[in-house]
Amino acid sequence: MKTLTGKDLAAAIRAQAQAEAAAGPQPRLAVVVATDDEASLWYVRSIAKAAAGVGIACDVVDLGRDATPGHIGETLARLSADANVHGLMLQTPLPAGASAQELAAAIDPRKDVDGANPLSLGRLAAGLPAFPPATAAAVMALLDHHEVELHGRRAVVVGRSTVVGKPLAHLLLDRHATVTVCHSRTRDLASVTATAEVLVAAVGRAGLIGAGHVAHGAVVIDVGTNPTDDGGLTGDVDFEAVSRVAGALTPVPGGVGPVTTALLLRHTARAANLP
Ligand SMILES: NC(=O)C1=CN([C@@H]2O[C@H](COP(=O)(O)OP(=O)(O)OC[C@H]3O[C@@H](n4cnc5c(N)ncnc54)[C@H](OP(=O)(O)O)[C@@H]3O)[C@@H](O)[C@H]2O)C=CC1
Ligand SMILES: Nc1nc(=O)c2c([nH]1)NC[C@@H]1CN(c3ccc(C(=O)N[C@@H](CCC(=O)O)C(=O)O)cc3)C=[N+]21
Repeated sequence: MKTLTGKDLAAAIRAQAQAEAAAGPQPRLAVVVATDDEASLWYVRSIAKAAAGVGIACDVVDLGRDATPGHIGETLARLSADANVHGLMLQTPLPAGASAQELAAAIDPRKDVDGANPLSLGRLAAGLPAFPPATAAAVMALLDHHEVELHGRRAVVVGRSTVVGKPLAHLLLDRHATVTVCHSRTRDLASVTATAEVLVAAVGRAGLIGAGHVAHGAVVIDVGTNPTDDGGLTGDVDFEAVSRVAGALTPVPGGVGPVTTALLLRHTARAANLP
């Protein structure tokens, strides 16, 4: 079994982001936050730190956990219109009653470095240029980095969120994989996932994918980031059990996560260099 780590790839992508950032005006990323969710705030801090390391300015605009949809929408509209801001991201989760999908429509698609505006997803589905969500792009980057063949192969994605599952299905289809998307109403999940040559888990349930869900030799990408009791992080895949069946498997931490952050920065550098 091969462990598909993301750390080296993330470092290479950060180096590209740094080179692209140096080629034009200094890129600026604005991250709008309206939560006190610890995992989410950890991600924001790691984005800010990584941005500083590659010469990208990062503004964290924290509106507080009680921000109204109106205030969040106005903030996104203001930052979309601000010529000094090249990348704009709305962090989830949001306060009850606020819809990420509706609010993200206020993000200028040219600045939509996490592919959250419904227009970006539509353009992705139509095969037009758009920034994909960084997480979906990270899965593709990991598969390419480790030279996993997709053409004509059976891919199964578990999870149908707008952030991961749906955009990823389009990206895999573009690469000529035969794609099946599973979700919470899928009957007999294991019988579907066991048909996968490439299996992606993006659910948010620790250990959901066990050895019985995986075909011998399959390539398994674990997107899940679930907090453990001891303050650590674990994926959706039972690493121990699945590593005895799979041909290749990403670790959590150290797999998709670091690549996601790096790609968000590369998207921001590209947004700053758009003509
Ligand atoms: N490493 C990274 O860079 C990132 C990691 N993540 C992590 O990825 C995971 C998924 O995130 P996200 O897509 O935002 O999560 P969501 O909660 O938005 O979506 C979860 C999906 O999983 C499906 N699901 C839930 N339970 C089951 C089940 N028992 N069997 C099959 N499918 C199920 C849901 O189905 P239904 O639609 O029917 O409800 C839904 O489509 C989380 O752990 C998150 O923290 C997310 C973003 C970035
Ligand atoms: N609009 C939006 N887009 C997102 O992409 C998004 C979001 N909201 N909300 C929260 C989730 C979560 N997420 C992570 C990204 C990287 C790591 C990551 O790099 N984790 C490290 C380890 C972290 C640790 O050890 O604690 C790793 O996997 O190696 C984790 C989680 C992005 N998310």
